[in-house]
Amino acid sequence: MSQQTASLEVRNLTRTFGDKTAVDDVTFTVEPGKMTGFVGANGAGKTTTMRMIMGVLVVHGGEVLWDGRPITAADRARFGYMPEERGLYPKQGILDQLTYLGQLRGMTRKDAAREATRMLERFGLGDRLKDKLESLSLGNQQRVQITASLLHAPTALVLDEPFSGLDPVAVDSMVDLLRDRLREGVPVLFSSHQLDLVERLCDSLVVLSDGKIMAAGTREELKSRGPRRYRVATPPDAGWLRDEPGVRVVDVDGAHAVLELEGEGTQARLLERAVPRGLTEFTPLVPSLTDIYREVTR
Ligand SMILES: Nc1ncnc2c1ncn2[C@@H]1O[C@H](COP(=O)(O)OP(=O)(O)OP(=O)(O)O)[C@@H](O)[C@H]1O
Repeated sequence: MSQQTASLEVRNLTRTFGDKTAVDDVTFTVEPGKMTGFVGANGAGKTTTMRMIMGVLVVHGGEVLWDGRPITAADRARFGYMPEERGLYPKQGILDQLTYLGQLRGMTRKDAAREATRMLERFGLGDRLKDKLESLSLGNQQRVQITASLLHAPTALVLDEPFSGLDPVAVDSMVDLLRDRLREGVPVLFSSHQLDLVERLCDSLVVLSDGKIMAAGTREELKSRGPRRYRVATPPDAGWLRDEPGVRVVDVDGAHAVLELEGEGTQARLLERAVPRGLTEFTPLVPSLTDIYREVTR
């Protein structure tokens, strides 16, 4: 397959329910071949945003763009979507319904059955093809749901909590499948409450709080924003740092302190003052995405 170059963009997207603005002027881009984590507390507006991207909910303001132009129903039909409410039938055999879904998305019956079988085998479900969905464990049902969204070689993926309820092995096999798509240039947007997973998996992050964007960008962009933190040690006591201009002490524990520095030249001046006091450590601390998330949603 040739490399895709289309990106998925939402611009000034807005949605209200009665008096409540669930999504408020939200703008971000999911770049081709990038895994973008969509995070925020319960009720932040992630599902509502994804539903508007997929055309399941009407947009009240703003727009969704695919490849730089307003998205169409035909574009959406080629996307893979894993809705929050999932959507497969519990009482139907898993291969049958995946084959049917593949056909709905334009595959031949034979291709859909072959691809579904290949993916289910990869998930260790090769011997369950004829079983009803409801007879599988929740984690295995989740594997079938993700298979449904990936079956037709989608051009973009919009996945609402795809990893919830999965054990680490299942997460890894799902991530393997997603990486195949990412390599082809497919943009992937996934929501998650599991910040450790987001940290491990995503290239970019969109943080939503109460319907508004708190931060959006690549891992590097987000990490270079905000105050820089340093770990400093001057045995036996780092308490003197509290009185230094331009220094905000985040934590002191005996000889060790964590600091944020403000203003031009503060770092050089501080080093000059710290060396005669027996400086043994001066290390920049790179924030994790989890730190960034906590900072922007504080
Ligand atoms: N159909 C609806 N009718 C009324 N209010 C709604 C509807 N759908 C969502 N909301 C409200 O919109 C806000 C955003 O909800 P949404 O489900 O998008 O959040 P979320 O970030 O996906 O949350 P979670 O992580 O819990 O799934 C919430 O206050 C929710 O109660």
